[in-house]
Amino acid sequence: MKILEQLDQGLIVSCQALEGEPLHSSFIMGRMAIAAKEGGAVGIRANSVEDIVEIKKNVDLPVIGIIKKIYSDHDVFITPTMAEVDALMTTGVEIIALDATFRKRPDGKNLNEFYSEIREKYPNVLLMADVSSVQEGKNADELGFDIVAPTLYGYTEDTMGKKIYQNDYQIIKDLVKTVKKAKVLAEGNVSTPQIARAIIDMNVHAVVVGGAITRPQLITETFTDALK
Ligand SMILES: CC(=O)N[C@H](C=O)[C@@H](O)[C@H](O)[C@H](O)COP(=O)(O)O
Repeated sequence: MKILEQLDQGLIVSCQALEGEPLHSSFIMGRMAIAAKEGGAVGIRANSVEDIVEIKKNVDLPVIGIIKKIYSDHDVFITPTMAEVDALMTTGVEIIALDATFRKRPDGKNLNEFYSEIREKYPNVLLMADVSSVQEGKNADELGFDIVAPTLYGYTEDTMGKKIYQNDYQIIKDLVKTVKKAKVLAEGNVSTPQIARAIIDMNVHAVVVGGAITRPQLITETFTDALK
């Protein structure tokens, strides 16, 4: 079955723990991926070559790979340059996600140039655009990205603190309406099964959930907050 068909209407679990987080460990991310698969997930999103290699040893689900790398003086940090794309391609990931916002990129290239270079070098990998607005989603769709998601909605200067479920899910509805060819995934702050359900009914292709499943320190906080 084609990769995008495999993801259709399903749950993708983001298994990420960055340096400084309690579960920062490729071994643990590999086990998280097994748990996700046992729970019925259809795909995994993961950060770093080490984590992806370990996850791929443990599960046969399609992986959306990213490398988070901070270049000084730049806000773009999800797979910012070709160096990260090259590294991801050594892991056999099926999909590479990258920052597709209109912000300045560390290598000085615009998104259009970067996108064309990746397509030329790696014609067979699927590309996912992590965006923060409908305009960026439209642009990514027109460029030819296979997947568009509002992953960065709430995480850029213009959108800081916003959540996709606020304002009656307007960002999701607008993306679904505007994006013509790419598949729209919902990603970022899908914090309950009820939100995931509501979103899947808005004609998105699939839903990505991270922290609410794989970051126990955040899950614990939802309980301790409730007890205050
Ligand atoms: C903004 C950013 O860095 N997002 C990252 C992208 O890969 C991850 O840290 C998120 O966990 C992921 O997008 C899933 O979202 P949530 O954990 O909210 O379900």
